[in-house]
Amino acid sequence: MAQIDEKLANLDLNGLRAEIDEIDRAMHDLIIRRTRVVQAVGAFKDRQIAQGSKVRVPYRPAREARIMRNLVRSHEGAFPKTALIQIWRELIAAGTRLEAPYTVALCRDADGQDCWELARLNFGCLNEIIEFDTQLEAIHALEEGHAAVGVFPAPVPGEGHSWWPLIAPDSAVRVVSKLPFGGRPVGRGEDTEGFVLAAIELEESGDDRTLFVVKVEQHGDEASLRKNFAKASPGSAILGVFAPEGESHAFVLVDVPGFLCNQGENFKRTLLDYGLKCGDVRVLGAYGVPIPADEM
Ligand SMILES: C=C(O[C@@H]1C=C(C(=O)O)C=C[C@H]1O)C(=O)O
Repeated sequence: MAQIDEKLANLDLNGLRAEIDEIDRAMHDLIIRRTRVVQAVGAFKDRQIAQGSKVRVPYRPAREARIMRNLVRSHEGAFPKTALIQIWRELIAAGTRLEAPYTVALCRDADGQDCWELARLNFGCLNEIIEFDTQLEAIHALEEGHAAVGVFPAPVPGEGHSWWPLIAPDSAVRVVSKLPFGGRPVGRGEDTEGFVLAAIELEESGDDRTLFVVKVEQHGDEASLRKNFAKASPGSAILGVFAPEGESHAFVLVDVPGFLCNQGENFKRTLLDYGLKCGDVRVLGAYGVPIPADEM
């Protein structure tokens, strides 16, 4: 490294720019080569897609999470990791768009907050972002294949009205990723967090969390509910409670460490063992844990 720095220190401006031109050519050639491979992946997925499937979504967030974590892990030098991630976001988003149309659905939460910046940064400059008037319309767009992915504001604990109770138990739409995944934008959108929804299979990224919707008999207040869940499922967090009007039960959205998509029954048994009166437990989704801020 010291040798390279010494060589650069001895070059004049033209010499330095010639170095940059050579590097740019090599990077550009690699982008062209990478794109051919991504197109071949698209053709491969086409051959795999079940006949008659309504939605064709090429997005694979677990694979993307692995790529991003490897990038950050192996990075060195002065170039900021957040910007490094952003380069790959554009590469991946533009390439995925070649595999199949790739529209992004948005909707606002009760406070009027949306995830436009997160959506643009994660899904790149080319993919169309459609803002729906209601959360239900956005979810239907994902179910019907009018949009490939949706970015919805992360539920704020304690706030009643959120999108997650609108996803029917038999819907193919799931939570598949959490944003921002690595690094935050500066300025507008820097505090926003969102979940990505899509009608795709859930896959493990190597470090994941699972979202369960648990039906509970509503005994006591939210604080004791939180305490009981924390005891039964260490590391879990309640993201929301939805109590349908005039009913005695409630639905609780719990965010649990691990990839537990086939573990709904086990999770329910654990909750029952800890005295939580729960009924149906269903998986709302799973997501790769975003890269912690102190690793960026
Ligand atoms: C190429 C693929 O499709 C998409 C594009 C990716 C990429 O450009 O690396 C990664 C995951 C998918 O979202 C793939 O599934 O590997």
